[in-house]
Amino acid sequence: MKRYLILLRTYLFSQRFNVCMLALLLLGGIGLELLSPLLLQNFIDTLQYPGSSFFIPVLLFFCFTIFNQLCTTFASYLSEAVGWRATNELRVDLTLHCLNLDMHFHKAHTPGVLLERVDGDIATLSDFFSNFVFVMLGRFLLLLGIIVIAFMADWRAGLLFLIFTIFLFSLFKPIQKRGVPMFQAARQADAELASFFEERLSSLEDISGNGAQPYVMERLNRLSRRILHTARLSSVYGRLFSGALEIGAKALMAAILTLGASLSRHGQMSLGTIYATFFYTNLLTNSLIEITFHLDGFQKALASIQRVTELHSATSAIVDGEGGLLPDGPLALRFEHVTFGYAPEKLVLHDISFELRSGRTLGILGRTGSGKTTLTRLLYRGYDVQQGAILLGNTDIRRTTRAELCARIGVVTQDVQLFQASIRENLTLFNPNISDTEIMHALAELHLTQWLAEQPHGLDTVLTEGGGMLSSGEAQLLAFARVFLHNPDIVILDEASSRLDPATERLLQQAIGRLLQGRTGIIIAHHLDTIQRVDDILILEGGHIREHGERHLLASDPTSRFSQLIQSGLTEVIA
Ligand SMILES: Nc1ncnc2c1ncn2[C@@H]1O[C@H](COP(=O)(O)OP(=O)(O)OP(=O)(O)O)[C@@H](O)[C@H]1O
Repeated sequence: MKRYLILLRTYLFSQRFNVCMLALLLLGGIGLELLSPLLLQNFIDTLQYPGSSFFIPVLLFFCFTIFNQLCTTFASYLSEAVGWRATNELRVDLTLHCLNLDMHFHKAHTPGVLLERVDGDIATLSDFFSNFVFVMLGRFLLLLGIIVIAFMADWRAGLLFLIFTIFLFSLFKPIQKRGVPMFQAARQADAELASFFEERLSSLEDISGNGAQPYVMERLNRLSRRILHTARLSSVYGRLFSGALEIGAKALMAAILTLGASLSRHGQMSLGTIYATFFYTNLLTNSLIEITFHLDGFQKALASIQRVTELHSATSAIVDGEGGLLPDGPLALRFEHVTFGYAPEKLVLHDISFELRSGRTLGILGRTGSGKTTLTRLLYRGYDVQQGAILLGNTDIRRTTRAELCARIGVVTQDVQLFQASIRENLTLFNPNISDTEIMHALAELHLTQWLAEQPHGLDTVLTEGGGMLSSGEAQLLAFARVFLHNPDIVILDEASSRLDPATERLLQQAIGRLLQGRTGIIIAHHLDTIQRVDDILILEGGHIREHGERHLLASDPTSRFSQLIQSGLTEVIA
């Protein structure tokens, strides 16, 4: 319960005015609902006296009903607004939290599962905020009022109401205990299906190209069967409980009518009171049915809260340092005895030590799987080293903040992420503060003005998701422009390994040259032209440094590994 209270306090506090308004409306509505049957009681009882006015109770009953409806309508508007605002805030917080989690976490949680957490679970929670908190709280207060009034009418009627309500509430806990895992399983199955679609739809080409459709469909069938099973189980369970409640309600009505009839025969209960008590029986059972109806949503919300708080309490293995220690301008970097593995028992990099002076460019060569990309990931703290240290401008990067590193380092990967949005939005990453003039300037600096002119609608050309209409070289050109706008001091570039047409290759080479001007650069090089432009060379073999030094010195030393590679056409490492 503590978790839910913390969640409520965190996300409802900022809306305290609306919450107070809502509470007042709820209390007003409840008061009117409780008073209406008393008016009817008065009406029936005074009818027996000749000359009594029945007009006023009838008018009041009608006015109460209208006011009650007005209160309920406004309250439901407010509760929806409060619910959605609270969950929107929670969604933003959770998205930011996920973005700040380390890459180990993101490897272990597929985007589909995170999508279900950040979107699916939070949509369920919106119901929790708007319905459970306000509607259920209101219904509970109404129940309390009914029991008090029933006791005031006759203690035996009050006792019947009380026993019936306590009996049902005593069932809630065990029902909830059994129900939450069922709803949790149902939502987990939904999350797996979302994850399945996300993963398979993004690799359609590979699936159809390799004839894997039957296996994919078989897996889909298995997941669908699981969803059917878990959804059926949770919905039948919910239905069983509301069915049992309805039977209990009818039993209470029968008991109240029997009690009323017997008391009235002995002159201990008026006809009006019997009618009012019967009315309250209806009100009580309707409230209980409404509570059970929302209990279904509540059980789903409990399961969602559990998963959302789990995600919220996941901490990043990358912890920010004190920050503010990096010097201005292009940064020198140093690896000191760095050892790293994605899993501690399987090391990928072994005792790596080298230095890159500020403003120079390092070309990293090595066979596939030798650890080139891993080395660059350590630099921007995608992961932290297991042993040793990485220093930027003589500062251990563990003493910097990730925001600081992001601002100082620009990364262009082979797998450039492009969005289904205009070229402008893809370049600015949706930052509206970057003007078209700045974009055009960046494109001109990278010699991409002509390339842009060839796009059908210039900056407004809409790219398909994943940049399907661009070659890998063109996608990298866009990524260069992104980095140029970002203006970092260190550029990390994992060059596109695919063969490019000569025009794109030329553009890329010009852009790389401009991008590296006045910056420290690390290039995982796949093209001879690129290798020719770097200052230093680092050759990795099986996670060890095989060779490191200035390019022209290594090239002129016939015994060096680099010159041997050049003589062999570099086919071993840049293919
Ligand atoms: N996220 C990850 N989790 C676990 N292992 C990984 C991960 N990324 C890479 N590896 C493993 O680490 C080793 C080095 O991979 P890395 O991507 O750094 O090599 P690379 O030299 O850049 O290769 P390529 O040229 O093919 O990109 C490989 O054995 C790879 O399987």
